[in-house]
Amino acid sequence: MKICIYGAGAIGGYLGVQLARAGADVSLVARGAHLAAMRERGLTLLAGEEKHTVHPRCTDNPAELGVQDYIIITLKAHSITGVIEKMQPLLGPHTRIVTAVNGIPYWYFYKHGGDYENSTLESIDPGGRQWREIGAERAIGCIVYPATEIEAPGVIRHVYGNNFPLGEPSGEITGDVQRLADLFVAASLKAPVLDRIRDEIWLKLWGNVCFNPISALTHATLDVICTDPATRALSRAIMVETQGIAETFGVKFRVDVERRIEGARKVGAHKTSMLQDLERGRPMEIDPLVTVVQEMGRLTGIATPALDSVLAMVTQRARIAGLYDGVSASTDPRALAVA
Ligand SMILES: NC(=O)C1=CN([C@@H]2O[C@H](COP(=O)(O)OP(=O)(O)OC[C@H]3O[C@@H](n4cnc5c(N)ncnc54)[C@H](OP(=O)(O)O)[C@@H]3O)[C@@H](O)[C@H]2O)C=CC1
Ligand SMILES: CC(C)(CO)C(=O)C(=O)O
Repeated sequence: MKICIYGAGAIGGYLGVQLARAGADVSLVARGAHLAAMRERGLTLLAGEEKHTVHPRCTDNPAELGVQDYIIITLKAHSITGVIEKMQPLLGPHTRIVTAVNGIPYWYFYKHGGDYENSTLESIDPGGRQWREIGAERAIGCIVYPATEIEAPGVIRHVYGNNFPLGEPSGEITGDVQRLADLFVAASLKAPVLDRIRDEIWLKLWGNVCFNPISALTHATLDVICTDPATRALSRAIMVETQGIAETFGVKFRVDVERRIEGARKVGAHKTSMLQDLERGRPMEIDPLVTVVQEMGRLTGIATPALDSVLAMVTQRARIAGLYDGVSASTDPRALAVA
């Protein structure tokens, strides 16, 4: 079973070490100093007191790797469109694409049913290129619950968690998704196979849509955002808007807003990935986590005034820092019309 991890940074590197330790035939696509370090010294995972180094194939040229059984995409979601062409040599008739990213994935409306079946979302998949050229029919959903960081080139620091729920867009428990889950479990990861993967996508996104932009705007950690009455109330307002949109698409939330906020508070003095990206001068994942919820609100006719305000500000913050060049609330006349 040939597995390629495309964008083997913090999360992909963690997966890569664990899969390689389990004996999987895994290749990593990466770039820059991180790639050079992995080629020279291998890829090291630091997890508590444990240290593991593996030496999988590493490249910035996917054409060297040939057709894969599974491609696990662990790029920042806004980078996916940019690699469509380079990904083509990895794709065979049976290749499955696992979207191990935060936010709404390009395949969201594949096998969704209802009025939006086969729709694409402009904020995450401009022109529907991911849907057509990577293939919605290849997709397996994946939620990323762990937190990890690139501590130095070639070195991944595990912070917490090992849970990567998986699921087919159709909800079927196919051989493909079960084989992948079995491999993850052999690699000391949790990988429950879900028959309603979209519910879990929104449960994770529920936090990202509010905590990430609020943290980038305030530089507050999760515990502070969830404790301070004003930022907690703003988070709640965005979550309520988001819940209304998701439920219109048939999503069921298994916890309520207060419990979700409490869960995030208990994570502690953690900087969200969007704040970390701002501080490190890396492009911010605004469209897959925030703009897309606004776009889905527009589709359903649900107003998102709290989200619109925060999105307008975080987009401007990111632009000023030179870390955003996407479509946003502040340039989208539909957003201005409703907000
Ligand atoms: N890290 C975490 O704790 C968590 C992350 N997530 C989600 O997981 C996803 C991945 O995040 P994360 O692992 O943190 O991101 P990283 O930026 O650490 O990893 C992505 C990697 O892909 C590389 N890359 C980007 N473009 C290319 C390219 N064209 N060719 C080859 N390599 C490329 C990046 O290199 P470069 O640095 O040069 O851009 C980087 O090393 C995101 O959606 C994130 O929101 C979810 C939960 C927690
Ligand atoms: C902080 C957390 C866990 C939820 O918002 C996250 O997923 C992120 O930082 O991107």
